[in-house]
Amino acid sequence: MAPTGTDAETGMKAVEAGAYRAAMAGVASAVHLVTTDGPGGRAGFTASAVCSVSDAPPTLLVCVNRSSSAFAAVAQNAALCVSTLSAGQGEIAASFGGGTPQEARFASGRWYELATGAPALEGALTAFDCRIVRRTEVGSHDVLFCEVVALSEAGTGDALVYADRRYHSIPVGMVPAAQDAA
Ligand SMILES: NC(=O)C1=CN([C@@H]2O[C@H](COP(=O)(O)OP(=O)(O)OC[C@H]3O[C@@H](n4cnc5c(N)ncnc54)[C@H](O)[C@@H]3O)[C@@H](O)[C@H]2O)C=CC1
Ligand SMILES: Cc1cc2nc3c(=O)[nH]c(=O)nc-3n(C[C@H](O)[C@H](O)[C@H](O)COP(=O)(O)O)c2cc1C
Repeated sequence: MAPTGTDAETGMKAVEAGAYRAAMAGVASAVHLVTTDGPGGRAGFTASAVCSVSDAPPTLLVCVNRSSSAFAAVAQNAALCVSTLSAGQGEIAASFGGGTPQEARFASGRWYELATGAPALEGALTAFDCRIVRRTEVGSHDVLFCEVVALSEAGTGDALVYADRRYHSIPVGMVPAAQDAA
């Protein structure tokens, strides 16, 4: 029998969850609010696990923990909006980041709708309004493939970044595009 924590087939030592999270804490990421509304109710959570998949059709993926208080509403509504946060929005990121009752999360911030009825946050750098077109269970999370059906006007300002378990801001729009720099 393979020693505890070792894969029986490969003999490789399993990576412990705490070590994985510690390594991930060093990975800087953009911060988003993922929100939904519809027959399953209004709900939302803070997310860093958001990634662009394709531009034809425009598709994002969002990873949501099935134990999240927002999960049932997101799954039932099959629609969500991803609001990418700007530098001044760390407080609302913390409020949507767990522990606060769902309706209290929406008490701060000003909200508007694009196409699906999911709330988009005013002052975000951008908002991607999406229909969930596919869902796959991976470990504790569902990976949601989300077709983008509407976009907000591009916002301006610095970006909010999460790294080392803290929020930071980074300037954006300061670097000249490649063709301008030539
Ligand atoms: N992808 C996710 O589900 C994330 C969940 N969180 C949750 O927010 C809370 C605070 O997190 P931190 O202060 O950053 O400390 P932490 O030590 O729990 O997490 C460090 C890093 O590990 C990753 N991570 C944490 N929990 C994860 C999970 N369940 N699944 C996949 N990746 C995970 C994230 O990249 C996170 O920034 C924790 O409850 C954590 O579970 C935070 C970031 C991402
Ligand atoms: C910076 C940050 C990023 C997070 N990213 C994700 C994520 O991508 N997916 C996820 O399911 N939870 C993520 N979480 C955790 C959820 O925001 C939080 O667990 C969620 O609001 C559920 O908590 P609740 O059950 O109290 O509602 C993140 C938390 C923080 C603070």
